[in-house]
Amino acid sequence: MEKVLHFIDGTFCESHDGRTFDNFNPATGEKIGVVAEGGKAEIDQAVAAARRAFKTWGKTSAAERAAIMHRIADLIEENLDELALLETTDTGKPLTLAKSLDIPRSAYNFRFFADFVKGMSTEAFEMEGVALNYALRRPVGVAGLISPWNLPLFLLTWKVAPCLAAGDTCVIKPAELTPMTATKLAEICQKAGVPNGVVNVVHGFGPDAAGSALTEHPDVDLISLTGETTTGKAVMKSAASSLKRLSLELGGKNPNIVFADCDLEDALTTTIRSSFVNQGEVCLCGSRIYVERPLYDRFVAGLVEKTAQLVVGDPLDPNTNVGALISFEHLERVEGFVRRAVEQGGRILIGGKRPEHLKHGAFFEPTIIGDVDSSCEITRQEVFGPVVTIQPFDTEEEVIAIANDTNYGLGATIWTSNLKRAHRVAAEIEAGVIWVNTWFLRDLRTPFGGMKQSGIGREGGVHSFEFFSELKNVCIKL
Ligand SMILES: NC(=O)c1ccc[n+]([C@@H]2O[C@H](COP(=O)([O-])OP(=O)(O)OC[C@H]3O[C@@H](n4cnc5c(N)ncnc54)[C@H](O)[C@@H]3O)[C@@H](O)[C@H]2O)c1
Ligand SMILES: O=C/C=C/C=C(\O)C(=O)O
Repeated sequence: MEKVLHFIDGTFCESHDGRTFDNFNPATGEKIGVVAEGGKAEIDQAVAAARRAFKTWGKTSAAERAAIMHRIADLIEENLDELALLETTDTGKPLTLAKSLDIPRSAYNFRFFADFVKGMSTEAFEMEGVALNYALRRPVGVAGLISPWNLPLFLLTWKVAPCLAAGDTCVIKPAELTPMTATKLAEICQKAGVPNGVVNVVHGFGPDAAGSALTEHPDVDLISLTGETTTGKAVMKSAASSLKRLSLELGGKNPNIVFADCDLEDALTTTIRSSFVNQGEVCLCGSRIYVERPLYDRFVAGLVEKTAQLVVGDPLDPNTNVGALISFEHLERVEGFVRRAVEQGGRILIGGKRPEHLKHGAFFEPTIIGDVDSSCEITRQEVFGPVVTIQPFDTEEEVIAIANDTNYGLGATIWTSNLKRAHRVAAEIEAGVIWVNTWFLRDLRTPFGGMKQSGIGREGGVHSFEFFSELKNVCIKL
């Protein structure tokens, strides 16, 4: 049985005390391996290695770093089949999705930041006849990179790539439920020529464990976390003592606003994806659907019909659209949300239960719930599963108000063929990432991140470099 190890200072290793935890495939319920369980000792060792490595890595040229990063991307692409299978076994997501989204995007994260760093410029201000100011960009130091389980390698590389491009070194703490591709990435980094200590991986849990040991560590300069809002709050607290720079990509409860003048077929097809892709376990999923009243009945009928066609099942079967949730524990959480939604007056339009023939795994039917309002728990809290609510609305002002009536502010989608309305509504919605007539279409140069309790800071393009590097101004008297 596979043992997933830490990677510290260029060596794959167990924990000092030999501790491990079990790893399960949520689609079968089977134990698939054991994972080295790190704690403070392993984090200390990894941070020390990253600090030593920073002395030289931080001085390499952007071109050298970019060349290594392109080799990492090449190796990810060469190992696509193996990486996709590891991701599917760990998460329960369809293999077709891991092959078409998770792994290709992971390779692209490295290519994108490798190319981007070579074209970076800084600012200069001339005080005519008096002085010339220019800014120099420098790496910060050691970064703690903490990733979630839903898009394990995709979201981890979204942090590792800009970190390496900027000249920082890192200690990675992958989600405990999905450790496998992080250790595989370490292997790839080593093969690609990343020097020892530049990338370290320590497996383990979050609170009072490897995660908090990393966020509390006095010699870690930056923490980039993608995870739940409650985790973001805990991390912020523990990082305060050493005043670490933080990037927090947190949860969402994203509105999907459908106006009656939209292209119905397009809106329906994409809404199926924005509701249920990756079992709804994407922070950007449009979990609150609002439809303008004249279109409401037709939209609901169309959405229910398309949802009924989704194949829930074996993630390895190429016909599967919806795989297993991340764990049985999460499945019970999702079921609890649905049960309470019904208790609060919600009506299940389709789904709402575990499929009869798939009880061996953590499967849940794609679910649409109507007859809810903004007072229901289901419209306020992030479910992070294949569950959406749907409500009618009458006016633009009304839907803007309901869409914004949330503590979250990550994403939003607007469906309309009225260009002026699209601009108007986009300007009013309180979310960091807004799509009009599309969803999850990503240009990695654009700012990505959440407002309100969905996070702090932006990633992508120059914004990632703002986080992973220091700017210092040089003022020269003329
Ligand atoms: N905004 C985004 O870009 C984005 C992207 C993906 C997922 N998410 C969010 O992530 C959540 C799902 O992922 P998850 O369940 O893995 O999140 P999580 O917050 O439970 O865990 C994320 C990571 O943080 C670690 N962690 C937990 N508590 C910690 C602590 N006290 N100190 C240090 N580390 C700690 C975990 O071990 C894990 O590696 C959802 O809320 C989802 O919306 C956000
Ligand atoms: O589950 C969350 C998805 C996040 C996506 C990104 O961070 C991205 O596309 O860069």
